[in-house]
Amino acid sequence: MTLALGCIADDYTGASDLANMLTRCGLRTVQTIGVPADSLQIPDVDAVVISLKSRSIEASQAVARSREADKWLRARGASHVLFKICSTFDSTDAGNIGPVMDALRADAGDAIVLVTPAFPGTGRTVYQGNLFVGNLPLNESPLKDHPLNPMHDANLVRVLARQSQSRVGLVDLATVAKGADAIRARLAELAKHGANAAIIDSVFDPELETIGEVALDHRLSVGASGMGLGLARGLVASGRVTAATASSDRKAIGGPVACLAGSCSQATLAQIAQAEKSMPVLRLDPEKIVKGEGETERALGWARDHLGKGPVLIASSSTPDQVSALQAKHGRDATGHAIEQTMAAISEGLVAAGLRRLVVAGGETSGAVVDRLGIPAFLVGPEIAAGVPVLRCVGWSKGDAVLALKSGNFGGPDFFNDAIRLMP
Ligand SMILES: Nc1ncnc2c1ncn2[C@@H]1O[C@H](COP(=O)(O)OP(=O)(O)OP(=O)(O)O)[C@@H](O)[C@H]1O
Ligand SMILES: O=C(O)[C@@H](O)C(=O)CO
Repeated sequence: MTLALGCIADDYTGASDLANMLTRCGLRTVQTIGVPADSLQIPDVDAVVISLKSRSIEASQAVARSREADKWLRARGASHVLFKICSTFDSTDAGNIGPVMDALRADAGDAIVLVTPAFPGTGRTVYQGNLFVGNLPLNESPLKDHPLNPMHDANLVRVLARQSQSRVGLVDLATVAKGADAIRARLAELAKHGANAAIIDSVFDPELETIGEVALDHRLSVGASGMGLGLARGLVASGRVTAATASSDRKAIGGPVACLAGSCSQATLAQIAQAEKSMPVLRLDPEKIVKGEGETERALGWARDHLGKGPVLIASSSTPDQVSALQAKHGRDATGHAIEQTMAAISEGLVAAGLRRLVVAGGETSGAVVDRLGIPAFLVGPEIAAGVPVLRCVGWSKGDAVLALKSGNFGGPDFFNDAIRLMP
């Protein structure tokens, strides 16, 4: 297998978002969980997206894991690697976007790396280096209340410079609009003045195609699924990849289906409220989870009573005020970890009871669940919503199963029912 494109994603839902985009753009793609073991049989594909859980861990560990993934991809012929970050640039002043980018750029030997989280399909655009979520600057969007990495600055040149050793420049929209050669000239100018990274503006998909074409001159790029779109279309347009059509394999799995929500994003809170109108919803008590007071057993008992009758949803999610209050009492990391591990334990209990269709909301939550279930890889199926595909397990010891891993902010109001409809 010679890969046309290698990708390293800093969380699992982000990885499936990217794998979905690459597949829709004609690249045969597999998503692996961590660096694949030698024993994993990977089908012949154009792109591999290695999912890490490195967004919110200590920076040096994120760097080490990303470098290991990069080595695996390069050894399989990937001449270009995309480091997939969140379209809302989720990070802190300690990292991990900057430190991972610095290390991968040094390994790749590139003078400068293009960076953009733009993903117009989900309303993420970058103008004059400022990231917008819909019509709001990042720091006024719901991301200001994120439980793990609240975002308080929309200016990505500043945000990235604070967490990186690199000098960071800007390629503005006016330059992007002039085309690939103007971008190349601007990058050369920035590099001459000592910049090693450049935030690049993008508002619409055609700009991302131009950006992808230029990015392919380099060995590394950093971005979200918009950058994935640009790279994939660039690979197809240049003839390096022959476009494939997305698989239409929809073999039914059957049996019970459950949803788990650990995301506290505004979008997920609204989706849970909507689901309450059509399926039984169990709201876990986050305080009891953190104190270790038997919420897993309660959830599994409740699920046993309801699963035979139709889909169910189990949620830990609460409002920003409630999240802050709980974190103030027990600490941010301890709270997040306890809740993630409870969701993982619930998923394990559901699978032990025979469940093979599972929808999970939240990146960290999905990471904890998929790790606990020991699923090694996924193939991309139909698209449920922008950035969220149905995933079919590959090489799982428990056999065939389908999952959907939803980034917190993604999906329409009736996301849980939308997902279930596409997971027969
Ligand atoms: N009620 C709660 N109070 C405090 N923290 C919570 C609560 N429910 C869930 N959490 C924690 O909040 C974090 C949510 O992160 P997660 O990545 O799962 O969702 P998200 O950030 O909305 O999704 P994404 O990263 O895909 O945008 C997790 O660590 C989770 O355990
Ligand atoms: O880019 C995005 O917004 C998502 O794929 C994601 O990474 C959210 O966790």
